[in-house]
Amino acid sequence: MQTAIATVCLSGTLEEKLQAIAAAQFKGVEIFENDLLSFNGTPTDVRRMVEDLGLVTSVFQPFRDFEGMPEPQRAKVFSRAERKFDVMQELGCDFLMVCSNVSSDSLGGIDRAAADFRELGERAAARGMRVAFEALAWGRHVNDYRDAWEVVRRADHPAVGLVLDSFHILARGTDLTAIRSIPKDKIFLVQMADAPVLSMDYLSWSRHYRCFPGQGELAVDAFMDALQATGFDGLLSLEIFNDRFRAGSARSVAVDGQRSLLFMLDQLQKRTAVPVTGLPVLPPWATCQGVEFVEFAMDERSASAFEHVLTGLGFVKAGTHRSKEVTRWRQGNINIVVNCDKEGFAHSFNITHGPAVCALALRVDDAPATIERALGLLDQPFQQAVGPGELDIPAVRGLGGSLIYFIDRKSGLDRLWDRDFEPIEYSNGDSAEAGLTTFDHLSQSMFYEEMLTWLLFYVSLLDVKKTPVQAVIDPGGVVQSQVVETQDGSFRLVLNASQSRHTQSSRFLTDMFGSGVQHIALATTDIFATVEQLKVNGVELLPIPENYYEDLEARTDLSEEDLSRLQAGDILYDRDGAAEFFQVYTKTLENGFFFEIVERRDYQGFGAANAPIRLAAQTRLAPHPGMPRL
Ligand SMILES: O=C(O)c1ccc(O)c(O)c1
Ligand SMILES: [Mg+2]
Repeated sequence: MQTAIATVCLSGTLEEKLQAIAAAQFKGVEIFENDLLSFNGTPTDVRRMVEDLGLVTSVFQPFRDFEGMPEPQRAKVFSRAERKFDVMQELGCDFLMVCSNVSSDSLGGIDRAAADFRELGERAAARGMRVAFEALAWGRHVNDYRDAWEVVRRADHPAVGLVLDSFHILARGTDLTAIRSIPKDKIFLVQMADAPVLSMDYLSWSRHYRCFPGQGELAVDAFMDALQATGFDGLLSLEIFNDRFRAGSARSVAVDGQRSLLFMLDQLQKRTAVPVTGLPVLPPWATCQGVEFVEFAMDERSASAFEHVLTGLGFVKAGTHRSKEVTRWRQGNINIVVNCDKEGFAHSFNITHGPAVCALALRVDDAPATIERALGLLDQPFQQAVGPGELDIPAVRGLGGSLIYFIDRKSGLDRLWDRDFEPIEYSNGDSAEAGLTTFDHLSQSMFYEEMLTWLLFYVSLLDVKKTPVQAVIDPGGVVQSQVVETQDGSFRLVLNASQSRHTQSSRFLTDMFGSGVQHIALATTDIFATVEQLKVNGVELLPIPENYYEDLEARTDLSEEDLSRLQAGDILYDRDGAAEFFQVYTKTLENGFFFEIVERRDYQGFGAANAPIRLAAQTRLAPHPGMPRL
């Protein structure tokens, strides 16, 4: 399969777009007409630029409002087409994509449209060119790929073919069966786009919310299965109109595009056991069994304050690194690593970001295979010097320049705590353990424009599912929140981003000079006992207003005793059927970071209903300078 990407996907000037496309290892490019019109140079200059970058202009598009026009407009559209063929000749492109007519002047009728395409095909063929027809979901007469196919079939010309654009087909919920019986050599182009499920007019949905396959919720896989049944092996191109992509980094969005194709096509060949020509087979999705540790990059001053918090939360110092200024803190199955070393990655991270999470370590089935898959998906590998006798734990770059380590049993990487650390023996008796058992979830705050990048990063590498995006109300604006999690819940990650500068999530980005882990939720099996112990340990919890408990009383059947226990502990509560959820928060620590403690009783969510209460409580304690005081 040949793959390509449309210039319309990316931000920047045409030159920047093409450079980003070449850097992301694409070969083919669809030049969107507006990118040519706004370019300050001739089509020949563009041709040279494309060639110098080792690219090929696979498609020029779109040619609009063509078929079914009455005279005198009909004569005009043909002369307009000839002008575009001239441009394409200069551009070195032999393929014009025509989208269905939206003009109120256009006349319906499959045969009329077919006759127009036959004539256009004749004219194109005279120049050694080809044309293909796409049904826009909002086309005036043709808005269904089956009608576009009938037009192409009746045009019956070798230079006239069909375009299948996954968005237009899936957005309308058109039945995919008919794709299977289209002869593959008449499908000249497949355009790929995913999108979130929204109820909105097709045009606005398409022009602002498309995204790369894997980032949205459309049935892209079913579309690919139907396409594969035809034996299609032609040109498959990404065509995304997305406001965030237009505001994001062209280079990183282009890499995301390549990653999404590698991921989608690899899934296709795994699902159907039919190899995709020219595509390497990736190791399977990495099975993640949870978080082995979270590492904080600290200096000595912040480390001592942080270790005081950890002690309050019931952690004990369980080991010191054999060659670095690094300690391991432990409670239940939770490991927190505090790195104060004066050299290496964590130190540089601390200099840039201040005290913050610099790495996560995930437990996987097979760490070498995970890294191989990551590299195959164009993720960035990371390596640094390893001390003698210490384990070389494979890692990739994650959010905000942080690291993700992969630890498995197979390669013996799980011996980390004995190999690299000198264990500290402690007796359980005199510790102030608070009954915390595991990492429940982590939340990462990021720039709004990079949210889809990291979503794709996680879903392509790990066997995780994503939930639909939720809008969470913060006193300073709206935060978009989306979860990726394993089926069994052993790994749960919340991605947060906001377009307002005043939300807590945006303020965190300013505080730590970049995106990162803003909060960590730790699990307990008895929230009331845990809260009691935290109070004994002197941990300050986030105060929750009385109104919240008044409302709980009104909308639940909790007993007065339960309600007063919740209120006394500043515990938030949620219920889903018979499932129950309890949450408490520490006050916000240095750099905008905080801990949450949760108890789940069969509950699968994250207490979304409580998030605005918590955000308001946090904002009250640390108002934003630019915001009115609450
Ligand atoms: O939104 C549009 O106008 C438009 C143009 C060209 C396409 O290929 C398409 O899918 C949509
Ligand atoms: Mg299209």
